[in-house]
Amino acid sequence: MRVSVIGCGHLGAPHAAAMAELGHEVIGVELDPGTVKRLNGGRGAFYEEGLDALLQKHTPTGRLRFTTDIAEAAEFADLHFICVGTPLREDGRGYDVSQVLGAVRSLAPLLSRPCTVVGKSTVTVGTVARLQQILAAEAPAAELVWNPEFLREGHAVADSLHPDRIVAGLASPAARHAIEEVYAPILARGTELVLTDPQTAEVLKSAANAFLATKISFINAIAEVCEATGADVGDVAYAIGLDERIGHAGMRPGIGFGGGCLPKDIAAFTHRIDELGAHQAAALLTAVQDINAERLEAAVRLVATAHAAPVDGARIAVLGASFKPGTSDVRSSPALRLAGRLHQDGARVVIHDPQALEAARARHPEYTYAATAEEAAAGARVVVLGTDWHDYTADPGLPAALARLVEQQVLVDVRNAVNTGAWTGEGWQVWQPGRPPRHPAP
Ligand SMILES: NC(=O)C1=CN([C@@H]2O[C@H](COP(=O)(O)OP(=O)(O)OC[C@H]3O[C@@H](n4cnc5c(N)ncnc54)[C@H](O)[C@@H]3O)[C@@H](O)[C@H]2O)C=CC1
Ligand SMILES: O=C(O)[C@H]1O[C@H](OP(=O)(O)OP(=O)(O)OC[C@H]2O[C@@H](n3ccc(=O)[nH]c3=O)[C@H](O)[C@@H]2O)[C@H](O)[C@@H](O)[C@@H]1O
Repeated sequence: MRVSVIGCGHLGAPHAAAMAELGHEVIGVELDPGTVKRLNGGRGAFYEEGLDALLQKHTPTGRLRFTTDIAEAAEFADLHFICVGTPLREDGRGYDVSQVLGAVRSLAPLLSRPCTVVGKSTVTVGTVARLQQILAAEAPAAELVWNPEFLREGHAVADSLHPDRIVAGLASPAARHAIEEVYAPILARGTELVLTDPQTAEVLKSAANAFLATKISFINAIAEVCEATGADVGDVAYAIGLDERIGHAGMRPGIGFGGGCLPKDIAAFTHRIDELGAHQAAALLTAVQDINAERLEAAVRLVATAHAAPVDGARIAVLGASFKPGTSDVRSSPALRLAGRLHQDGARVVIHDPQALEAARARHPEYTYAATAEEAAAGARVVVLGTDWHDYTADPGLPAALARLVEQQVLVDVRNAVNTGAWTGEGWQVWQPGRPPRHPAP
């Protein structure tokens, strides 16, 4: 099938590559010419595990190509995925859906033959109805489908090729046929296709992210209880997660959720549902956000407690800048926010990240960065594990290597991610949210 992917950012670039991998002929449309050039050269504009390998497999054959010209995509493809951004409005009151409206407004007049427009961006409840109006007026032969995306950054390629389910909000047999065709290789493996109406598809995407955020805030609220009682949230999360109705996935306590999606999606959804009169749901999600904000404050306090003195003037190494491992995305990164708070409090913060240094430096040129974890840790009085990259959590030599360089062996693992025994065994004190501190064996 010939498909286009409009908007080639964190969602669109992996989606375009995955569509090529599924056997389609794909044209990606992106406003930024620099990104188009890099993608055509086989490199993403950001680090995402597995993305460059697929780009390098499919761009040389011409099966996957990128352009800034939407008319080329309109001419070429029979199905158009809309993957443009929906940032939070500047006043925080809902999404700014102007990229989605803009993309569909520029595409619609160019659609002269029957085709399918498939929305994947996460939008305010009610946006699909506005897009239906635009298409009805400008491109009556086009069918609109709402096909929300559930991929996680760091797993974007794998999630695109092996999703848990495909959701399609649609209203006609022709639209259903197009979706079944474009996802045929995935559906053939038995992946469930959930068919619904476009408005329900819109709401269920926001509900999915709201649940994921609620699960994280729930266990973080229990971390607060553990801090107040001296209990251990690690044991609590493990034991309750053995109940299969609860499960372990997505329930790691720590510094709270960040990224380009959960924080803005929960904020926008909360605002919109409150406006629509769903006040109880809005109150629940407001609490989820309040708990999340408080975990950053708790992490700042934990560093001060672990340091046992004001951080003013102290050198602090922050390992990790991206909002999670597997990506160079630093949007709403908890690690960088914590680094920023410590910097504000007068600490001499030095940040390392295996993939996100360039992105972090571009966003926060005021901080100091190091090319290696060792360089960041040299002379540090506290080492903060801010992002749970395997480079930090699965390197058996790291505790000993850093021990030789620091001024004081204090690790604050705000992700609850390290094997504490491996660090205490090398003489480190380990401090984690919601857990009693671990000290080295005497
Ligand atoms: N990042 C993620 O993991 C996921 C994102 N989403 C949703 O997908 C949407 C996109 O998110 P991201 O990819 O993270 O945003 P992003 O900001 O990384 O990418 C959006 C891209 O669209 C481009 N763009 C904007 N208008 C355009 C136009 N008219 N023509 C061509 N390109 C255009 C921008 O230049 C940008 O590169 C959002 O609604 C987000 O909530 C959904 C699931 C996962
Ligand atoms: O709509 C979206 O854009 C996407 O948002 C999230 O994906 P993502 O933001 O990539 O990352 P998550 O893995 O959900 O992590 C979000 C944040 O929560 C944190 N987190 C995650 C899991 C956990 O147990 N504890 C925890 O603190 C992560 O470190 C990260 O900062 C959802 O997981 C995706 O299903 C969804 O498609």
